[in-house]
Amino acid sequence: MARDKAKPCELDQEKYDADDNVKIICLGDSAVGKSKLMERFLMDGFQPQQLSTYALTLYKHTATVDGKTVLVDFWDTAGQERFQRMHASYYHKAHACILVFDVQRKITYRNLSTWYTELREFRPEIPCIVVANKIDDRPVSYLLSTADRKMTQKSFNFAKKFSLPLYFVSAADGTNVVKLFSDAIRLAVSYKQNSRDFMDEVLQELENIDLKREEEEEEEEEEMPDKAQLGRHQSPTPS
Ligand SMILES: Nc1nc2c(ncn2[C@@H]2O[C@H](COP(=O)(O)OP(=O)(O)OP(=O)(O)O)[C@@H](O)[C@H]2O)c(=O)[nH]1
Ligand SMILES: [Mg+2]
Repeated sequence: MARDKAKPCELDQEKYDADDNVKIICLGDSAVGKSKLMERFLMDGFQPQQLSTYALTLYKHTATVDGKTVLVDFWDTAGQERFQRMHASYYHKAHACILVFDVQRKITYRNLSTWYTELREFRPEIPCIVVANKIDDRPVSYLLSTADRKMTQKSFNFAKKFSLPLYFVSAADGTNVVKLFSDAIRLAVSYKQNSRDFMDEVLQELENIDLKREEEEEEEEEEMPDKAQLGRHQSPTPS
């Protein structure tokens, strides 16, 4: 019992102490390893079974950036063909994006441009990291270790074309996973602190208007009974 009680308190305390709150989304075709990457980072584990994500999964994580506590929401969803495109709310107020492809399946690399176009429709400015996953798979490890650099760079030119950072990772053996997520969190925090993103400003403005309206309505409600009373007292009495 005492244990159950302690949990929400701990969470509240984290929220109370947190300096910042960021949202990081993950995009890419089905089975590129989006969920496995999160699993590796958050649980430091990897279960190789094939399980596609059916609905949205939200992982909450607490990180420390420059001595400050940051609450991170990682959003994971299925990149399957059955979802022609992501719902707008998936992108809403995201501060960074991790865009994943599978080094063993060319089609997942070709589809990056579709994902990227959609991302930029909703979030024109947020930092985006391109991730080449599954480098533990034998043929690619071989390709990378024999250092046929020209060939590797040519085949993964997408990131260069859009000036995006490219990370070679493996959810299976953990290569570069911590670095990827730590950098994504750092970029998200820095974006949130420094961005002059037009859409963010519009959204903030709308929120302020809503808050103002709510406050005004509350004030009006408070004033109403007085007005009614005033009306009754001042009604002209027949002389
Ligand atoms: N060898 C290897 N296999 C991986 C790696 N990452 C993921 N996989 C495998 O790839 C398959 C798909 O991984 P998921 O993480 O479920 O892929 P996803 O992108 O979340 O797929 P959806 O939820 O359908 O969008 C699983 O069978 C994993 O075991 C990796 O780094 N190396
Ligand atoms: Mg998944």
